[in-house]
Amino acid sequence: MKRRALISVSDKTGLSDFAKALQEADFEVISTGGTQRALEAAGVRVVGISEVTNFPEILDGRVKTLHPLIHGGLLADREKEAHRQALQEHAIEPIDLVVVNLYPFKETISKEGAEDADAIDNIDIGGPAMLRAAAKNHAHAAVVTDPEDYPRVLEEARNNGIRFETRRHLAAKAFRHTAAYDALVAEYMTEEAFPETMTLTYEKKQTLRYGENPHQGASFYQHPLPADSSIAAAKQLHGKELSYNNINDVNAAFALVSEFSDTKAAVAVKHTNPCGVGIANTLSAAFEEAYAADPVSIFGGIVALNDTVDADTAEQLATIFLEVIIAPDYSHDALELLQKKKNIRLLKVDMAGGGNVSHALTSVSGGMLVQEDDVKGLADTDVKVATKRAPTAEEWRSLEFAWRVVKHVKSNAIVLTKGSRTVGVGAGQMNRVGAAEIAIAQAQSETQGSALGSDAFFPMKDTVETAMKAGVTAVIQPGGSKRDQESIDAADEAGITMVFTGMRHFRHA
Ligand SMILES: NC(=O)c1ncn([C@@H]2O[C@H](COP(=O)(O)O)[C@@H](O)[C@H]2O)c1NC=O
Repeated sequence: MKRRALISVSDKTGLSDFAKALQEADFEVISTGGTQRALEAAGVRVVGISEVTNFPEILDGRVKTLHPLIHGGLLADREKEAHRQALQEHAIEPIDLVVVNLYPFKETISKEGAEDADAIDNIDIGGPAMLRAAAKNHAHAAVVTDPEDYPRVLEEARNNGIRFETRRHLAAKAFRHTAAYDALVAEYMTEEAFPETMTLTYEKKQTLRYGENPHQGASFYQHPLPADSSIAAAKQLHGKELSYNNINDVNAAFALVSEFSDTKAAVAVKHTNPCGVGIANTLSAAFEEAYAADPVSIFGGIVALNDTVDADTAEQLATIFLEVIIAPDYSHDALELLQKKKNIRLLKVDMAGGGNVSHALTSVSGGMLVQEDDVKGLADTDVKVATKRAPTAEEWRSLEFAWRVVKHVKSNAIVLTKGSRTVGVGAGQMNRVGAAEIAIAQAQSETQGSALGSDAFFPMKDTVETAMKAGVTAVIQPGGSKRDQESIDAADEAGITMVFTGMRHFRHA
């Protein structure tokens, strides 16, 4: 008996050659309107869907393959006598191969000014129904959703028939295809931030050589429609493939440098924590500050810059070993210069959107924590001076700077700033005074006259006392501890000015 293939595709890549070859392999080809026209134009003999169903395509194509003569042929378990009888009784012929890809919903909603009515029209119903039916019945039918699978399917179809392993593999792929499709439709229509089920979909962008360590497998998945201002949309202009750790670090550096839309900024990151941050009127001066902040840790680090890299900045960058540079663009000369360095990776990304994510996800065993991204800054807080002495204008600048940086440092976090650079960063400590001690030790003599930012409140006065001994003159912290008064008194005694933001910036992952 002739085998039957039902082909109904929106993406017509490689279609004619595939259908021709199926026909040569003795398949009868059944198709829906547009696919039929494309195939006939390419010289393929096609049985129209309406000839099989004895029913016209109606409602602008909303109903064309949704018919028992199609779905009976897709779903019949040929091992079962009752199913065989039902096919005979209703004159249904089995279908052996389904080739379907769906209405371009993603492409439709990604168009500028896309209309909701257009999006709704592009929700495919008949296609997923056929894919799911054939995938369920993969014991008998093969289902193809991806033109990349045409050669393998063809080769097997020409020889001993499509193997069970292949059909099973294709069935799982078809269910992933429809699930991903529906997830995007659901995301498009969902208004709640935390709905009763979280049906996210991501597409593989890149298989990574390994994960955080060489014994861990890893891949980079991206949202189907990543924002222009995102790591997933960044363009690599030069250098080796990005590693898992590179991507993670670049993400951290990008988020931090995006805090400084009002000035030129340079950020150096190691293991997702900033080791140096500089701000200035020119990019090269900002990088100079970031470098001077910690000339040791920057080695092998990731640098993010928030403006076009010019030749001056490139020259400075080229003097040290860096893993990755990320910037909104590079001048011709800067690119030429940096491309001479074989081991550096250069990324270009639109920084206008700030690299925020709509949801921050953290996997835990058996589940996932989901939270909104921490997008708030000092402007969203009600800053209050807690001490007798208010900060000077210069101290306010340093405090604000410290507050922007400390938000991006792993908790417990203390950041010391002076003028336009960080001078000490204490990251990821189990107690706050320990983080302060690390920042102070790193800053050495630069602690004199510096400002201190803390991501969360001081549970006791020891951090203020430590800061005082080191010569810190200004402190910014959320406040809110039961023992705030002890810290305020200690600050007043030392002549330190301290401001409370009322908002903390814990960062654990
Ligand atoms: N309604 C139906 O019965 C139906 N059957 C198949 N489709 C889709 O129609 C598209 C192909 O249409 P055409 O061959 O007319 O270009 C495919 O993306 C296929 O998934 C349908 N359309 C959407 O729901």
